Amino acid sequence: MSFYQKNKLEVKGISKRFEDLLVVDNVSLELKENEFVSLLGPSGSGKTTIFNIIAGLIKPDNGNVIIDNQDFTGKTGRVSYMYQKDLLLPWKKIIDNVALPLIIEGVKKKEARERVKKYFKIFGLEGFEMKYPFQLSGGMRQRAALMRTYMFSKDIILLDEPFGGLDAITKKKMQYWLLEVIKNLNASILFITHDIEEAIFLSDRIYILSDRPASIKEEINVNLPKSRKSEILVSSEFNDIKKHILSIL
Ligand SMILES: Nc1ncnc2c1ncn2[C@@H]1O[C@H](COP(=O)(O)OP(=O)(O)OP(=O)(O)O)[C@@H](O)[C@H]1O
Repeated sequence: MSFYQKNKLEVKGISKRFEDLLVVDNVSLELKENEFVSLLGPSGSGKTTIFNIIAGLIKPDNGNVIIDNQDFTGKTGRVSYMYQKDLLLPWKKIIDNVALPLIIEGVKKKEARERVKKYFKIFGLEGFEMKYPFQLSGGMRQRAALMRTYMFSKDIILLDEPFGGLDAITKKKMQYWLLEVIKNLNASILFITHDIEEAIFLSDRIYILSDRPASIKEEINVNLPKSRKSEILVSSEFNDIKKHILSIL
């Protein structure tokens, strides 16, 4: 990533306590335009709480969330957010699940369907518009959930372990697919994972988080070619980064 890129999002010194439990401890991070940044850390460390704060769903005890130089601390509606296990509504067809963000905004069903239709191809779901969630594979359901997240059409997208529940092979396919799709999206992505290889493979930068309370242990620039191919996974550069991360965690 080049140094002159603009910051989309700045998280400045946020802390959060739930009663006696300090969950987030003075976390600062930034996300630049069109950047892919991962938060890598152990389960239960407070990563989701950091996302909830960025999305404005939770107010931090200290610190600020700045988006495009404006203070968005405690304000919702500025980012697209895919929760962990973001479920599709089983009684709605895929097209209506995906169109939900538009319906929420007050767009009529017919028009909402029209608007989302053209995205089915890039999300690899062409032909499945009128199916129900149970008729799709696990990977397809995840893509539909990602597509719904995309329909909130914000330029900052928070993804909380979107591939956590998938088998290793489907997960790898989804990672390649995600890299392809984001080339056309023009969005900055913040991605939570506890999978080291996934973080290296997808990211421009990685923040390594500590155990609870979450604090930032180190920031790592992933200096790998922007276009990621499978050979990268067995390259010495990839392994050096992996070894380094393992030594910190
Ligand atoms: N609303 C809340 N009230 C009380 N405790 C909470 C609340 N939300 C989260 N916690 C606690 O804060 C800690 C961090 O939770 P969080 O979900 O942020 O972690 P995480 O890193 O996302 O974990 P995982 O990867 O397992 O989802 C947990 O111990 C959790 O029990």
